[in-house]
Amino acid sequence: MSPPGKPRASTYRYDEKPVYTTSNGAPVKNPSAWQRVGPSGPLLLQDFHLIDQLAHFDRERIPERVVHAKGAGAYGEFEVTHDISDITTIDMLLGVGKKTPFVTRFSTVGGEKGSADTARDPRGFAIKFYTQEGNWDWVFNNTPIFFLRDPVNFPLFIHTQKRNPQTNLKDATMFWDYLSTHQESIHQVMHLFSDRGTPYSYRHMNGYSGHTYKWIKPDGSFVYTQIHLKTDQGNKTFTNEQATKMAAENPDWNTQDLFDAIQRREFPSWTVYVQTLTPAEAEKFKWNVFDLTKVWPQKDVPLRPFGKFTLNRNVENYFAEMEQAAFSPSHMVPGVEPSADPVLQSRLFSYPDTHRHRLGVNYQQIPVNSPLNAFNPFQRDGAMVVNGNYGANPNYPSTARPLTYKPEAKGHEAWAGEVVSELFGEVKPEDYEQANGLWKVLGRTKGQQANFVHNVAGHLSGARQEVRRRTYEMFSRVDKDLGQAITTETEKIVHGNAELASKL
Ligand code: HEM
Repeated sequence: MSPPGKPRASTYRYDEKPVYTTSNGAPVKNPSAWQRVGPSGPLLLQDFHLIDQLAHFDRERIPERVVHAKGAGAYGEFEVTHDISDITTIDMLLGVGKKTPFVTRFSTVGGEKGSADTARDPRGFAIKFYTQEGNWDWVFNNTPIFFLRDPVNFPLFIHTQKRNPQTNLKDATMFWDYLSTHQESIHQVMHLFSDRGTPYSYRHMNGYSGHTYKWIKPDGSFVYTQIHLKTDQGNKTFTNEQATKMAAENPDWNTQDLFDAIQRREFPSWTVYVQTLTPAEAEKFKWNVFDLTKVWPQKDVPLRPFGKFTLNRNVENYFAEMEQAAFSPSHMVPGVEPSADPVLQSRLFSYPDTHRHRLGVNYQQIPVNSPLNAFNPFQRDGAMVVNGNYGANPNYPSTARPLTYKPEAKGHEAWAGEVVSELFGEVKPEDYEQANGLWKVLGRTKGQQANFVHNVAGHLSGARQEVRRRTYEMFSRVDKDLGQAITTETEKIVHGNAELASKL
């Protein structure tokens, strides 16, 4: 059997000379020939080869991902390294030495499909495990937190990181206007503008679930979990200047680095850990476990290793296997449940919704997405059915051919209450606490605090005055000296630019 995700038609051998045909399989004498009336007359509509060729070309583009459009990835194997059967019954994680194939895709977030790999941006780290009990997707980032905790802000936030609707330019005023008026973002902003915001390569960064998930047992008990993938290559970053230079010289640097390393058989790997809290511990925990802007400090909730994640095979066709890959946090397997984190809950809807738009209703049938053992004859027809459409199987729960329905875990949470329309609430002083902790961590490595100030100043100097002022106040809430340093360096750039302009 070919490995999951491997499209049949993409393989070829150099020593073969296949017969070239039209799309309906008729041999063609000359691929450059076309039919016309006489030596200089108009073309003929009956020339199927020409029309078919042009018409197919006209439809080559599908919508790029609305976020995370630029990316690269590969296949690999996950291996269980430690027994964690005391906290989970997820099939893929049971049994030391058990291996599961997967496909992964790394990405930047805000840029278009042709944008530079080294942009200052979080990185996506999406994985699809082909398990015996269905595909389990980990749709993670390289930061343990995110900009927001109120999901309705996601489209608004993303708009400010993309292009101005009038100028079609990236816009520093929009960018900082949003962040300085939504200061729950500050922890993620501290990550983004440190050198961690410009990783050296996809191989040299970590991955984090960010969200809290639930690992449930058949008896209905569960633990809250957060997953970390730590790079075995070591963390490595670019400075702002190195990243900018690389964006000009080789905008596809991360894509190339990953592909070449795997071709050289230097297989990158990550060690996988889990943090767990019981529901009772979560109740008493200092941080709200459904607040995506906060980490679970490792001194309070230690990392427990359980697996090794290794990339070992490049794709054979980028479009088929990467562009058509459809990851979703809602692709879960028995033993995993979403937590009540509202951002996670929104994502459960958003991804399959965008896949139906981007790839079509039968996106799960595309080879890279198709599970090892899917059987759902109640989902029929629709555009581009390629799996035989379940043949003569009944399309309803028929007594003629009964199906097996597997038991699920007992009820694991009880919810009751009124419908309320609530935000997480005002940003409070404790929302700056973990940001301040990160500022101190940066201080442990020589030059990192200075780089942070420099990276912010270069970007913020492009914003309007009142937005700059509000942003200085925001950084002062993290640390007074930080606020002052950013004010001084940013205003120096602004006034330097003004002086320069007055001399022109
Ligand atoms: C309400 C919040 C969010 C919404 C509505 C949202 C929505 C989306 C959408 C629509 C896509 C494009 C998917 C596609 O076309 O296949 C996407 C991609 C992605 N998102 Fe999110 N997102 C949110 C937050 C997050 C967070 C918090 C993370 C990480 C923890 C994340 C990680 C990713 C990754 C890794 C991808 C790229 C997947 C790939 O490589 O195909 N997103 N997101």
